This record gives sequence, structure tokens and C-alpha cells, in this order.
Amino acid sequence: MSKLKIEALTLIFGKEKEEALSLLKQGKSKAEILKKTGCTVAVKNANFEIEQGEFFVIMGLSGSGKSSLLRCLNRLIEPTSGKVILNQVDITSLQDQQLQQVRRKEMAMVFQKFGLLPHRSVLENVAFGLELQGVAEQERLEKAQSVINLVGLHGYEQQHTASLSGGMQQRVGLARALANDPEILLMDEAFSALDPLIRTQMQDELIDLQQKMHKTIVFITHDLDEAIRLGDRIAIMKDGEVIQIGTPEDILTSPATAYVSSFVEKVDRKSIVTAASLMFEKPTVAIYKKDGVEGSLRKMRSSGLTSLPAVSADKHFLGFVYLKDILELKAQGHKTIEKAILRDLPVAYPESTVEQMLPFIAENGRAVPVVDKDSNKLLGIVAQTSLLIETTGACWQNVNGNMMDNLQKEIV
Ligand SMILES: Nc1ncnc2c1ncn2[C@@H]1O[C@H](COP(=O)(O)OP(=O)(O)OP(=O)(O)O)[C@@H](O)[C@H]1O
Repeated sequence: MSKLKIEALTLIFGKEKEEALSLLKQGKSKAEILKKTGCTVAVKNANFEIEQGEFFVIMGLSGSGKSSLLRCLNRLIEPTSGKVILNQVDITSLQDQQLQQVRRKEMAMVFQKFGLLPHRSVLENVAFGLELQGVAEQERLEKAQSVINLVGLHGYEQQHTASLSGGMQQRVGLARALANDPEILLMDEAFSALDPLIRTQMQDELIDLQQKMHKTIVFITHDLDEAIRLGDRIAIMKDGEVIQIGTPEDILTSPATAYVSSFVEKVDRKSIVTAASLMFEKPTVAIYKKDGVEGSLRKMRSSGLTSLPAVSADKHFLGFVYLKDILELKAQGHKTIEKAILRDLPVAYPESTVEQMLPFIAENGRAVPVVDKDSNKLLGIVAQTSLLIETTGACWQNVNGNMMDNLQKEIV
């Protein structure tokens, strides 16, 4: 069951919203609508669901509509059309008072510009939201103290926020949002103003916090590296449209458009792309002992590969077999392949990353066997070419994609 469901959400800025909306429905572009009506389509027909406890990142360049979309989620901006369904309730239909409740209890927002009260102490800032809600002093100070500890601000309680560094101020902003114990955290470019080192540290801490607290987080960034580090899933926006939603690996390995490809080309994929997305899932190219020397030669001839994995009758990975060794056995008049199986080779698992598979790059170009961790059954093989291409950062879509297709055709 989804925590948050966004249905056909559109946001238009400007006076002629109705006309703009109807032009949008006719398929007119953002630029055409701006020209005809003077209205800006900030969000165009967004549809997606966010799961309870998910870290959901919305990524896009400046002006792509991220902040507008985020602000529609708690109705800081009223959507022009569409629904935002939180825990099965459409919050676009709520009256002011109920909406206040949702904002206070269920969603909290953390901004890039920290929005703190500069001349109040850290403790007072963190307790501020609770104070607005009329929570008694003792209780609010206790709650504030516990989140202060959680975000690593212990010892800074009495300092004025104006005297703190950017990173520390952002922690105060985060603590203030957490003080209400909201179900959902909305974070708008929360770390963008921070120095790179502090930013990475804050990202790590947020991941830790998320794991401890199981909050649902909607996080906006214009930085794909940050999106990939943080997101369980990433939504990529362009010109008000969500053009792709997927896990970081989905987005890196199957970019939906040329636009997304152009982004992902620059990303270091080694720690993200896994064996699961690189492997041929057809261990039909594997050799069984019963194939013997002649059967092995036939499989090698038809696959065009000079080394193939050998498996037992129930598909457990045994080792690799090389063409030259099989030819030698044939020359010696052997019928069985037992002596040619090169055993005790390292194996990869579906979740092994390219980085983890780098030591497998062998001079002789042997493919990497991918096995099930529990059963040791062969699931597929990753070609050395795939590993090399991922490692050298060549354009996966253009080079590897076609090459893999061709190889796959040859093998099947
Ligand atoms: N209050 C407003 N009035 C009119 N147009 C607006 C308003 N706020 C945003 N826009 C326009 O809506 C579009 C989306 O802007 P938005 O700020 O949501 O994008 P963004 O991806 O968050 O960008 P940034 O990272 O720069 O904040 C842009 O074309 C922007 O100019």
C-alpha cells in the first residue's frame, strides 16, 4: 500500500490557468502554452506512488518543476488539477484546519535556506514547531532534546543558530522537522548549500537516520550523484514532466530518453551497476558433464565462445571449460570433459557490483559466473566486455547495448 499517491497532478502559474490546462490536454508544449497564455506549466500530469519508508528522490535541472511538485504535496502551493493521496485520503479536498493537522503531524519540510530563527538557541529553534502547536514546555524541551541528540547536535543546545556553520544549521533544520515526529519528510535541496565534504557527511547521516526511523522521505536535488547515493528510487523531471522513475540502477542501465542518458553518462557506475543487470540470463550456454567432449565442442562452435561455464545436472556451477583444453582431450581420444573443468574459481552474485567484479577481469577473457548465493546454481554469466566497458566508462547504451544484443543473438 502506498504512503503517498500522486494522481494526474498539474500545476500552472499565471492568470489564464483554464485555457492553459485545456491547451495542455490538447498536447501543446510548455513553450507554446507560455506564448499563448502567459502561463507557466510548472508540473505536468505527474503520476507516481511513494511507499511507506521509501527514500524517494526527485531530480532535475533548475526550473524543471521539482520544488513546485514538492510544494504541491503538502499544498504549500495549490495544484491546478489532480490529487495527492496521503494514507488513502485525498489531501487536495481537505479544509484548512484538517490541512494544518496534516502539515503539523504528517509532513515536515526541510529547506535549503535553513529558515531558522537566528537569535534563538538551537534548543528553542528545534522546539519551535511544538511551541506553535501548544505542546507544554517540559514535553517540548524533552522531545527537542531527543532529536537534537539524534542529529548530532548534542552540546550545541544553547548556541544561537546564527553562529553555527551551514552544516550545523542544516542539522537544526532537520531536527526541527523531526521534532514533530512526522511520517513524511519533504526535503528541498536540503544539502545543496553545503561544502562537498559536509554534504557527503550529511547524506551518510540522513541514510543512517532513515534506517533507524523508517520515515518516508521525499528529497529534491539537482545533483544526480546525490540522487543516486540517497534514493531508493529516483524520479527525473524535465520541463515540468516526470520523464523516468526507477532505482538508481534502472536509471543508469536503462535510461528512458536521450536526455536521461546524457545525465547518466557522467556518473561513475562501478559501485551501482550490478551483475544482475549485466548478465546473460541464459545459462543454456553452459556445458553439462553429459555433453562430453563432442557436445562441448558443438556448444562452443554455436556460441562462438572459447570458454564456457560447466554445471552439474542440477545447474550448480562447477567451473570453466576452455576450448583449447577440450581440443587437447579430443586429440588424446578422451570422451569426457572432467579433466578440462577449471575449478575453484571466484563467482559473483546478482547483487555484486562492477567494482566488486573488477578482480575477475582476466587476461584470457573468461566470463564471470553469476550464481545464487544460497544454492550455488548458475544464474548467468557476465561477459568480460561488459565489465571492461563499465570500467572504462564507455557509453553503455550505444556501445554495450548493441554489442550485447548481437552477442545474445549469437548465443541463443
Ligand atoms: N511563483 C511562481 N510564479 C510563476 N512561475 C513560477 C513560480 N514558481 C516557479 N515558477 C516556474 O515554474 C517552473 C518550475 O519551477 P520550480 O522552482 O518548481 O523548478 P525547480 O526544478 O525546483 O528549480 P530550482 O531548482 O531552480 O528551484 C519554472 O519555469 C519557474 O520559472
